[in-house]
Amino acid sequence: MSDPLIRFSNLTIAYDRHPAVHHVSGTIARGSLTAIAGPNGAGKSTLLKAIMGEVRAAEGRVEHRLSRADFGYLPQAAEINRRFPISVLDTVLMGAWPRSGAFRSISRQDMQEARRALQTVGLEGFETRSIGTLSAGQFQRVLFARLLLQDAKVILLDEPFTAIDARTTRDLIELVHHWHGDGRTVIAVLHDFDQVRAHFPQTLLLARELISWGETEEALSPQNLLKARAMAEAWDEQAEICMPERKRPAA
Ligand SMILES: Nc1ncnc2c1ncn2[C@@H]1O[C@H](COP(=O)(O)OP(=O)(O)OP(=O)(O)O)[C@@H](O)[C@H]1O
Repeated sequence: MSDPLIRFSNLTIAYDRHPAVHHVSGTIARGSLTAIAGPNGAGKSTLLKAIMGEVRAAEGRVEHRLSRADFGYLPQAAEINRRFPISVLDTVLMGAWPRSGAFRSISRQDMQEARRALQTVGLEGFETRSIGTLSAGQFQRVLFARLLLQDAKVILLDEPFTAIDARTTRDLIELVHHWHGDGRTVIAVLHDFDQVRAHFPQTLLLARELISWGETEEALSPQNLLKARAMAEAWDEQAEICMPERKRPAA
């Protein structure tokens, strides 16, 4: 039987009372490799942030016994400021912070591991380059090297292969399989259904509400995809979260 690591119980998350994730329940098993798929604005990134405790539940909850340091998180490219003048090696070394703290001096071992991580992602020789000078694919490799150094139990990837060339995507998918083979739990937000079908055994299909969750082929059945699309077309961005009976004001 699978070993539940993260449990959603009737999870609802709202921004300014407008629901982004609505009544989601289910569990992510330890060591599983799960894709979160769904239309734009479906709440996928919000769900990842909820797992890490970065957004608060309006209703229900996320349960696990993990701390923030147990999560390795790759944000969407759009959320990262690449103008910051920092070298490739220093960016990778930030992966050591969750275990060592930001103000501890860098050990020789951290340095060796960071260089090894850069070799693993094919960026040996890029150590002193400023991150602002890298291509999108090279920068994504740097962020994966940082995750390698972090050595987290649970890896959360938000659109890791968007706008990335085919060769880099292939190399990074190999790393994802390597993490999964190591027994880590990997959860990735993805748009490309072919990639999901080829590489992710489990899928959670979200359209603010949960459409399906389970074996990928079944979760992404034509009926489920149609349902997700219909939900997305019917969204009312101004809708309020539904309040449970007991919280509704008396008429
Ligand atoms: N910080 C925020 N403040 C207000 N609304 C937000 C915030 N973050 C997300 N939202 C809204 O919540 C909804 C879900 O957003 P989210 O980014 O989780 O969706 P997504 O499925 O990851 O979308 P995409 O595939 O386009 O990245 C959207 O309507 C979005 O505009």
